[in-house]
Amino acid sequence: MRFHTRKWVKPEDLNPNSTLFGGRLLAWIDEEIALYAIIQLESPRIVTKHMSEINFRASAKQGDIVEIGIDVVKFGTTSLTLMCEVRNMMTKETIITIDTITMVSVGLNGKPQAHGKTKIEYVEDRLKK
Ligand SMILES: CC(=O)SCCNC(=O)CCNC(=O)[C@H](O)C(C)(C)COP(=O)(O)OP(=O)(O)OC[C@H]1O[C@@H](n2cnc3c(N)ncnc32)[C@H](O)[C@@H]1OP(=O)(O)O
Repeated sequence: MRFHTRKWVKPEDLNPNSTLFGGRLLAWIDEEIALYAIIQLESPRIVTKHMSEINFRASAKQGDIVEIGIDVVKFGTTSLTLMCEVRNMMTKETIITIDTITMVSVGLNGKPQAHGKTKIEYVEDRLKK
């Protein structure tokens, strides 16, 4: 799994219990996954279709740094299924794992559209073309 992004937990990210607000973390994950899918599928029209069970296993507090990791589970015809793990870099604990997040490529009409991709591509390789 590649960990692409780190986030610094700030006061505005906390819940009333003074730990990282779950909704904030899910928003970070959704954006990170969407960016990953947009880059992989080379289309700006990607929507989140489905997330498997979300299990908060640990938390983070103000000042902690969390990192978001993503891996590809499978390329479908119109979809890309990813998995995600978020770790607390201070405590080394896993905060959350999501086994499958399915993103769907849509056309201008908002309906699923085949993306034509079958494997991970690295941006550096595209630049060499
Ligand atoms: C980044 C964001 O925040 S986006 C905002 C939040 N998301 C949204 O607003 C999306 C709202 N949903 C929709 O517009 C529609 O449901 C769509 C366009 C995503 C999909 O339309 P559907 O008619 O359900 O699609 P359809 O049944 O043809 O399936 C499309 C793909 O999704 C997959 N899929 C559909 N339902 C599920 C599901 N419950 N779980 C996993 N994958 C699914 C299908 O297997 C298919 O993949 P494939 O083509 O690779 O085989």
